[in-house]
Amino acid sequence: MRALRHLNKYFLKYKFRLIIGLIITIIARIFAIAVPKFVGDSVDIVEQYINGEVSSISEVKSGLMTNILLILGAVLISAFFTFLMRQTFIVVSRFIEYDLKNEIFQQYERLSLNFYKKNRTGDLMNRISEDVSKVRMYVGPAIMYSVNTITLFVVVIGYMISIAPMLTLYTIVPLPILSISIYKLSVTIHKRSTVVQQYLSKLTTFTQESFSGITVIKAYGIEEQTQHDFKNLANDSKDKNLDLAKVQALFFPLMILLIGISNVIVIYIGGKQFLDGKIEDLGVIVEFIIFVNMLTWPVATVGWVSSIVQQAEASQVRINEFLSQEPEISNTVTEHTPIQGDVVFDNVSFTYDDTNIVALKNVSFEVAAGETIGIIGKTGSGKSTILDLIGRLYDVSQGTIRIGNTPIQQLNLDELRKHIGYVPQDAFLFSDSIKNNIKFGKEEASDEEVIEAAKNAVVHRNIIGFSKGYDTVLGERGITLSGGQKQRVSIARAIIKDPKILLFDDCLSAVDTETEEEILNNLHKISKNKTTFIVSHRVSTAKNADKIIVLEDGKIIQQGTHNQLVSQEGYYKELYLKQLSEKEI
Ligand SMILES: Nc1ncnc2c1ncn2[C@@H]1O[C@H](COP(=O)(O)OP(=O)(O)OP(=O)(O)O)[C@@H](O)[C@H]1O
Repeated sequence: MRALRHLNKYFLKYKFRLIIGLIITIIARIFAIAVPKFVGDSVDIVEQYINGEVSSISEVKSGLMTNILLILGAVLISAFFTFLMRQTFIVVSRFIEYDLKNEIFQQYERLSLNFYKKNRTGDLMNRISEDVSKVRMYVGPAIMYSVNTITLFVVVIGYMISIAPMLTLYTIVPLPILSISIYKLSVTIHKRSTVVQQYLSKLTTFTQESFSGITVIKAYGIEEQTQHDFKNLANDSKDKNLDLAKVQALFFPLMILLIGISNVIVIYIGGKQFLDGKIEDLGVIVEFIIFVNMLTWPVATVGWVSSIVQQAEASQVRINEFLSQEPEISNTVTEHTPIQGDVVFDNVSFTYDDTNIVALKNVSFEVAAGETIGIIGKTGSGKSTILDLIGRLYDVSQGTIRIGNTPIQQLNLDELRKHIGYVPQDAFLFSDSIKNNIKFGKEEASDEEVIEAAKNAVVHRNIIGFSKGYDTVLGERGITLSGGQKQRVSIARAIIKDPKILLFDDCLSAVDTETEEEILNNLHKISKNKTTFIVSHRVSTAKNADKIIVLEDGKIIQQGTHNQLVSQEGYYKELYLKQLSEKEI
């Protein structure tokens, strides 16, 4: 139960609703136990008539009618309060579920990229959906049924003892057996449903991947093989479901069996006691039969609730494991730190934790505010890593990065990122309208600003070519943009932000050279007072930069202007000549 203590703050938050829930439950139960009493009384009236203690049939009729009305009233009131009980406890559990999901999501967003590398997406999704649902079963149904069972027990058993103590004892003897059996059954059900769940997620992942890779599947003509793999997986999943169905099918028969045993005990022992004169009225036996049936479900829930609590505990342990993680990179500076555009890399080295790949080795360079720097190098030479370090997606392993003469760690992280416009290598667009995707860079941007940014990114003409223009929805529900269009929408998103530092990570790779030229010209105009980093494989993209650095295996092997670099032997000149001849071809 240690892990579940995390939820106490939420119980405290909703304490008034929970207290009301408790009171309502008690009221509902008190009215519920009035019903067997009135039924018992009715049997007594008939018994007295049979025994000749009451001779007037009209007196019997009116007595029975009064009891029927009382039963009806008690049932209605009890049902109404039971409805309110569900409304309070279940509603509170939904509130807590909502709060907990928000807490986890907020934590996910705080955590650094390394966290996402160490944990699989499926696992992250499971904790926020599956695990939270299991915890909700504890804060909702488990607590509701526990309160219900406790109040019913205290009220019903107290009343039963007051009218027939020995019969009460015999009646409740089989109940713990019921509890334990249901508990054991619930544990098995849980184990098997976890396996079913695992198979379900395997199936989901398989189908999802097949749909995403449908082009590859069709192009390679492997539909049949995919179908075969799916069939195997679905078959295994079906077998696990059948295993689960078998134990689930035992749940109700087991309950009915144990209710039956309790009923037989009441009739047998109650009947004997009546004959021995230890019980005066037959009505008591009828009352007890109703009580036993009333108690059975709550007793069964003791077992069920114990297994819910166990599952919730296990889920909360998993949730807490993520909640307790501190982000490797966090904002430790709360005061305002103005961001200047000049960037200095001073002997920076960087190793990726998970792969131990040394991506940068003693890299040093300077870019003045408003300057443009081109970064050229072979694939895997560390270009993207430089940009990631500027945005503090990772912290340097050695050396210092200074922005405006302040080490980057001493800058307010929120402010730093607010002043960075980043266009990643794989342009990522959300399933939303093109307009909103661009406005992502600046929530409050006007339509004119969106159009202006799109024009500068040379994507405006493409957008107005779609029938819904800027309101065109992208992604699964909408149209798919070409690689080059995606890159340009992503550039528009960075431009609209009007940041101090622009980071372009090979983001013109999918556009033709003419469009590239046009974008670069526009960028040249808008990035006058911005420090711009342009990572590229193409000399044409970087050649107009104020400074170019050439990377190889994480080290700077050349730096200078385009003219300086083409006039010296080395990687840059070779690349330039190669790309020049390709262009001529
Ligand atoms: N997230 C990561 N985790 C672990 N290793 C990484 C990660 N990203 C990059 N690397 C490794 O670091 C090295 C530098 O990668 P980086 O992405 O900076 O190169 P790049 O020059 O941008 O390459 P490309 O031109 O292909 O984009 C590579 O060897 C790469 O495998």
